[in-house]
Amino acid sequence: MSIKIENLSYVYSEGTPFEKKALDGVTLEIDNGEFVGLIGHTGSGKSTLIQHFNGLFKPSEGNVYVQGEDIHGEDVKLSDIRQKVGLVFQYPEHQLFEMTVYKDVSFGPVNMGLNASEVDSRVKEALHIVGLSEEVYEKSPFELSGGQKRRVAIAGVLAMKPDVLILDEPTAGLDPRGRDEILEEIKKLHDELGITVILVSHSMEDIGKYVDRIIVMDRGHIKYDDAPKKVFQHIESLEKMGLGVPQVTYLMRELTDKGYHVSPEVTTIKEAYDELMKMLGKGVNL
Ligand SMILES: Nc1ncnc2c1ncn2[C@@H]1O[C@H](COP(=O)(O)OP(=O)(O)OP(=O)(O)O)[C@@H](O)[C@H]1O
Repeated sequence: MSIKIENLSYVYSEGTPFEKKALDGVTLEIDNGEFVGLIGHTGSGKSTLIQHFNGLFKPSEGNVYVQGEDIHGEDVKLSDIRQKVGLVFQYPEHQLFEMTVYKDVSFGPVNMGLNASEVDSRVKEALHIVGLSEEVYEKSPFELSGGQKRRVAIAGVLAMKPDVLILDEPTAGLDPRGRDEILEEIKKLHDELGITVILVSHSMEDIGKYVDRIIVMDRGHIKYDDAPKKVFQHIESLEKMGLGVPQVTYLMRELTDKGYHVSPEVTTIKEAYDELMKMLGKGVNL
C-alpha cells in the first residue's frame, strides 16, 4: 500500500499566540513494500508527520493519499484508513488497559466487527509474530516485563493486519537484546509479508542496518531522502542537525582520511568487517 503526501503543512494552535508551524511544504511518496527510516532532531516534525499518514491529523494545507485516495475526501472512512495504516506510538505499553493480554490484543479486531473465530486466530497469530507464547494469554499486561509489554502493544496493531506499519521509536528504553529481537521481528514482517514499514528512530545503527531508504526531517522540512549509504555521506550536515552516522561509517571516514582505500559507503558492522578483511587481504597493515 502506497502513501503520498503532497505539499503538506501543519500548524499547531493556529491563530493563537502559541501558533507553531511544525511541517512546512512536505512532499513525499512511499511505495508498497518499502522499509523507510524517518530520522530528525527532537522537534523536527517526525511525530506530526506520521500522524498524518493514517489521518489522525488533518493537514493545515496539502493532501494525504493512501493507495491513491485522498484520505480526507468525502467518501473515505478514516477508521478504515487507520486499520490499513497501523501506528505504534512511542511507549505504546502505556496504552494497554485490558485485564488480560488476550483481551488487549483482541480490542482492534473486535472493533472491526470480526467474528469470534477470526478474532481468535488474529490474536494468536499476532502474539506469535511478536514472540509471545500461550502462557501469557491470560496474564495481566501489567505483570509482564517492559519488553513483553511492548510486544503486546505491537501485537495489538498487528492483529488489525495493517498493510503499512509505522513505529515511533519501537526500541526506546529496551535493553540491547530486546531491541534486536523486536527489530528482527519487524524485519521479518516486512520480508515475509511484504508489509510497508516506516520506522522512526534515533539510532543510526538501527537505521543503517534495517532500512532501504532514509528520510531526514529538519525543522519541518525534508532535508534528505535517499538510500542510507548516500544520506550518511553528509556527516557534517547531519551533525549540524544534532544527528550522526553509524559508528562504522565514522571509522571508515577516519581510515580514508589517513590514506587507506576503504569504501566510505559502509553503514553496517558486517560491511565494515568485509571491507577491513578485504584491505588486510591486500597485505595492508593497520
Ligand atoms: N501539541 C502541540 N502544540 C504545539 N506545538 C507542538 C505540539 N506538538 C508538537 N509541537 C511542536 O511541533 C514541532 C514538531 O514536533 P514533533 O513532536 O512532530 O517533533 P518530533 O520530531 O517528533 O520530536 P521527537 O523526536 O521529540 O518525538 C516542535 O517544535 C514541537 O514543539
